[in-house]
Amino acid sequence: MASPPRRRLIGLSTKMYFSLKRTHDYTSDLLAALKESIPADQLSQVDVFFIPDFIAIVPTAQQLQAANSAVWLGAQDAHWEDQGAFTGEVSPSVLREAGVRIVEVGHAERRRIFGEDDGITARKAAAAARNGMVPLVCVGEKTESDDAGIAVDEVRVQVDAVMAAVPDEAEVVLAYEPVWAIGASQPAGEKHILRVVQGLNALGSVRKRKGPTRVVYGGSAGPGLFDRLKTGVDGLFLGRFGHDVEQFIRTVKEVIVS
Ligand SMILES: O=C[C@H](O)COP(=O)(O)O
Repeated sequence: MASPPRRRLIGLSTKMYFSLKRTHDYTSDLLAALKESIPADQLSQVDVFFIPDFIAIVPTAQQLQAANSAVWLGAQDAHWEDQGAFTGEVSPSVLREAGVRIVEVGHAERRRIFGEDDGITARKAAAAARNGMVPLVCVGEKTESDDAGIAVDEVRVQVDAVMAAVPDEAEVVLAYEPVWAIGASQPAGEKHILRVVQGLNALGSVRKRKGPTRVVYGGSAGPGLFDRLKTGVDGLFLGRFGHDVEQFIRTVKEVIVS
């Protein structure tokens, strides 16, 4: 028997691209556009998340709260401990206190530039879940190949490490982001994405979980993509191609109606 479709999810991370003012203006424009151009009954069918940089989290939370918005506030990372002598780090419990609902862990840039491995990513995912937030776990193969099986083998190790650390009932979102498709001119091909995501959903560590697990695609995602992924992917995670509010809204609409 086919499983029922899962609630879709779409979001954006500003990485380190925006000034404080730009994040403020983007948030205002986004909230206005969501209200004006998407009927409330349609918008309520999807989860939308927005992940600014750490400094912008508190003012963004205030903007979302003032607008009584259902948009999920996200963080781009979190430490694995809640408090202590960890100079320069950001506590997951403080993020929760600030209104964060989803925490990105294991992004390819964290892994490549900051040396974070599967063990660290797993501890961070567990810390997010422990503090009542949803870990948004980024996984993906490093090298482009036509063979989706090779990608699934590489990604399996990343996923298994996280699933072993996160409580079985906790909600998890996996962001499948092939490393070679991040910061590129176009996303990975739809056949490849669909095959890898199918392989990911079939992993024992994913299939046997009690808690909800959704899988979104990221890596040069933007308008025009989701219609080609709708049969097998639960949503999208945007970077650069969501920097323009209109483009992001167009993509949100596509995720709702496709
Ligand atoms: O966090 C988002 C992803 O890394 C995708 O970024 P990008 O769309 O700019 O390639």
